[in-house]
Amino acid sequence: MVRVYLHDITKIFGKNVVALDRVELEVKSGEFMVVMGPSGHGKTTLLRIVAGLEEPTDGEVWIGDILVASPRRGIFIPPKDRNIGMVFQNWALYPHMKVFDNIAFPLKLKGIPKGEVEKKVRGIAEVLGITETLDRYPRQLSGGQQQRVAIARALVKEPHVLLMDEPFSNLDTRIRVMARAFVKDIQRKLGITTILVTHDPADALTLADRIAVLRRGAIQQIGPPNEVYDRPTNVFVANFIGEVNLVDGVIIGKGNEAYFDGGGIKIQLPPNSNAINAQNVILGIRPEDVLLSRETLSDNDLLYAGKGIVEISEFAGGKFNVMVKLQSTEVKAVSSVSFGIGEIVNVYFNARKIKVFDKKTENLLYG
Ligand SMILES: Nc1ncnc2c1ncn2[C@@H]1O[C@H](COP(=O)(O)OP(=O)(O)OP(=O)(O)O)[C@@H](O)[C@H]1O
Repeated sequence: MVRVYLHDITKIFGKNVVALDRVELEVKSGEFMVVMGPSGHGKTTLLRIVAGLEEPTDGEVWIGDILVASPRRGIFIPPKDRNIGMVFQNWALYPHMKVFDNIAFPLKLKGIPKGEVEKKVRGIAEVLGITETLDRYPRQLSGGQQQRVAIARALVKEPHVLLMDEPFSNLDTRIRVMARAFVKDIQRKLGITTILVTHDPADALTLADRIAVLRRGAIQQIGPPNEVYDRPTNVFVANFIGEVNLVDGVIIGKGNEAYFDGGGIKIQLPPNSNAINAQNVILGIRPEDVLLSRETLSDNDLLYAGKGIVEISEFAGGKFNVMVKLQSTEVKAVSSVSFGIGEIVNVYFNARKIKVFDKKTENLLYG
């Protein structure tokens, strides 16, 4: 397998649409990298640049030891010579061809002998569990099966790199969970270097060895899922990868005696928070890190945020999504116990999980 390295990649469409802004991204050999970001923030462009369907405006693209694109050096290797398999958002199966011919198509383009094509198509169909569909047309398959055919077609050439653009977006929620598990399993089995782009945090959190978060064409953070979730570099990443309560406020005091004060909430920050007196900040706490209790609790890991009134309590299968009004702030919490609307509860934040961002830069200061 090979690594993929994007060095200082910029892509400008027309005069001034900056789709990618100095992207630096190394995908290690055999790694599953998920690139995530909102719609229109450059994900597809990044994939197309790796595939060779788009030329970068500046920077270098390396696949293994081969420099496949470098405008400065006048290098551009076309897609057919990059040994890449690609799965598109709509799977792009040929409707008039049977599954066998859909999968065989890239091999026939390469002029591979018939016997060999037969062997390879049957081999990959076996791996993907779609042997019984080979004689059908795409319209005769379920969404999950169609997706497998698209993956089989991408993998049949034994590419060095697999690129997937929102491969689950056409699947309903239940199949999506199975399809994700399937893709992860295949990727592990084959050990193929993979880049998948998505706007869905669940894809990123469940599939990635590492996640790269894109915002307006610029990488915000690259790291394993738990790190991006627990230590987001800024408010944008924190918000994008999951739900987070954000409260504007100011630091009062410093060192062991530093408080966050904002939205009517005053909490003592942990001693190692490096808080600077009078700094304007945003406090971040994820709903699952907010604890609601009828009793008073004393635990060093819990920061008391005050008494709140329960405004909403929704059953969400084994847990409750609760909205609590805490002074002038509404705080979302996930609770294992049910509370009544209007009930007064003690609200605690998990001290190990609170995040403090600088108000101006929105970068993480502590957390
Ligand atoms: N061929 C093109 N010509 C001009 N502008 C383009 C072209 N392709 C993409 N763009 C612009 O580049 C930016 C990034 O687009 P891109 O398709 O990479 O985003 P994306 O994150 O993949 O979005 P989505 O999730 O909606 O597919 C957008 O502003 C888009 O309008």
